[in-house]
Amino acid sequence: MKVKNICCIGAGYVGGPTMAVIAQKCPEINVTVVDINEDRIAAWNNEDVEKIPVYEPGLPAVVKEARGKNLFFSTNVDAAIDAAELIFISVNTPTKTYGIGKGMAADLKWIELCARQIARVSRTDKIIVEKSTLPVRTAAALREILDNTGNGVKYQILSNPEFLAEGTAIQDLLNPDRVLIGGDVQSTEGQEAISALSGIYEKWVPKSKILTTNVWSSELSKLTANAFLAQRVSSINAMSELCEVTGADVTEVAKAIGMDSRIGSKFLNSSVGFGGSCFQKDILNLVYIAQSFGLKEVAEYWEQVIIMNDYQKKRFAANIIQTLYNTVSGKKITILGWAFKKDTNDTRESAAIYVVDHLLNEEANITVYDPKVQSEQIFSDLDYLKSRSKEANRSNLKVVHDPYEACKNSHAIAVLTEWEEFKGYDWERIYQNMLKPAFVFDGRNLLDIQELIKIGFVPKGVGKPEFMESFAAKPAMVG
Ligand SMILES: NC(=O)c1ccc[n+]([C@@H]2O[C@H](COP(=O)([O-])OP(=O)(O)OC[C@H]3O[C@@H](n4cnc5c(N)ncnc54)[C@H](O)[C@@H]3O)[C@@H](O)[C@H]2O)c1
Ligand SMILES: O=c1ccn([C@@H]2O[C@H](COP(=O)(O)OP(=O)(O)O[C@H]3O[C@H](CO)[C@@H](O)[C@H](O)[C@H]3O)[C@@H](O)[C@H]2O)c(=O)[nH]1
Repeated sequence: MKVKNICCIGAGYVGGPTMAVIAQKCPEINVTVVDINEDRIAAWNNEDVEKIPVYEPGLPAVVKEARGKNLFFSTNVDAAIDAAELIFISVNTPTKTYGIGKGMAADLKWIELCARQIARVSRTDKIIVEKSTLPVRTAAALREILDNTGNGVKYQILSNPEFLAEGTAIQDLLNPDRVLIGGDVQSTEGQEAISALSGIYEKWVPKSKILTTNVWSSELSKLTANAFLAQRVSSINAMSELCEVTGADVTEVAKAIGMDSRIGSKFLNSSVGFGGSCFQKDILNLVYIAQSFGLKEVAEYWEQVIIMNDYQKKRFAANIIQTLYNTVSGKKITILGWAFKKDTNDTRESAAIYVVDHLLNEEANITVYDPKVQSEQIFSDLDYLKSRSKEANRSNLKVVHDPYEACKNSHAIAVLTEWEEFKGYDWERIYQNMLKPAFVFDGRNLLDIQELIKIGFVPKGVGKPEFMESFAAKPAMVG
């Protein structure tokens, strides 16, 4: 089948960048990204490409090249479905906040709505591509909805999970480690659908990197990949606490183990805890699936990754309180970075939200600076937790657009996102304007601790020994 028109339902962090790259690489295909969120679509259509709703390095240039030629953003979902031979479903699949599976299972409400809309509107055969991250066997539910309309339209359902990471989305899309396509490999129609989708990626991805599996393997591989990645972060974070109490340095430990080619050096940065819209949601979903099949040990094994991550965030906040003489009440604490990682304006599940919530419970006065996150977003992240009134959040937290202003007169600074610009600040100037002792809690091990000490700061990294003690000073074995 020759694909001439693609529709993507969902103009979010995945749908937008992914379709922009497909449109750029396949100028002969019309790509229409649709969404029910009118503001979002309007932002994607903003004449100034720097004002599109997703901040992602390199994305404005790609959008500029394709938008209006073969890349379109629209709220007319029906028209785009009708015109397309291939439809990506890239809508949100957050953790359920109600009913059975609350707090664990993926909420597939939006996926089902898409399927019903496709079933209602379609008049010609279509390939439906699961781009959203979904529980294994979701394709079976989609098939049931689509095949029960009785209008004779034939559907092929493919799973094509997305592995891009925010902040590096364009590079990840242009040069993916692999593209995974799950489909009905047994039937001719299934194979045709797989090669139609593969043909799109082959425009820029080497065929050797395009992997075909059955649908269930593809769906489950996405959850597995995220579980393995998050597990590495929780594993190194577990070691960080052991480092702090023994005098080992987690960066040195990570380097030493990472040089073992079986372990590998990536994704071993100890931190204040992982955030983002995916890791927690996908692991909870995995745990829920394992539980529903009665696999208690499997579920408990993966749940520990989340438990460790929650602990790391709490531990970080508790360390600030303890270091500030067991009280932060009325003290100004400056937060550098609110996004869940650098180079994105996304704050979903950012560790900063939970650390600050904890500090606000202790009556701290918080000032936040983030180069890309809007103040309304910061307040709405805190309001969502419902820990206190909206008014209390606004009176105890200030968002400031100048980092030096943010740090002025503060008792402590906490670095919660690894934005590059933090490294280049005039830390001498920041020190002069802070209360002494000037504490810096580096939740990303981003800053040069030795430099900070030279200036006069009292810095604390994650998994960093507080002072180098002699080998003989403490007994090596405990108890
Ligand atoms: N964010 C990431 O880095 C990332 C990476 C890989 C996979 N994923 C997965 O991709 C999916 C989408 O993630 P996202 O971060 O882009 O989410 P998002 O919330 O940024 O975007 C989803 C969009 O879908 C729209 N939508 C929901 N229901 C709709 C409907 N019925 N019709 C039209 N539009 C609808 C929403 O309005 C929203 O704009 C999720 O399943 C996620 O787990 C995300
Ligand atoms: O060594 C590390 C690596 C990451 N993180 C943190 O882990 C979180 C997630 O980071 P990252 O994985 O880089 O970003 P995401 O955009 O969440 O991407 C993950 O989630 C996506 C959504 O499913 C997948 O597509 C990607 O492959 C997967 O990396 C962030 O808070 C990071 O700061 C660490 O603390 N230490």
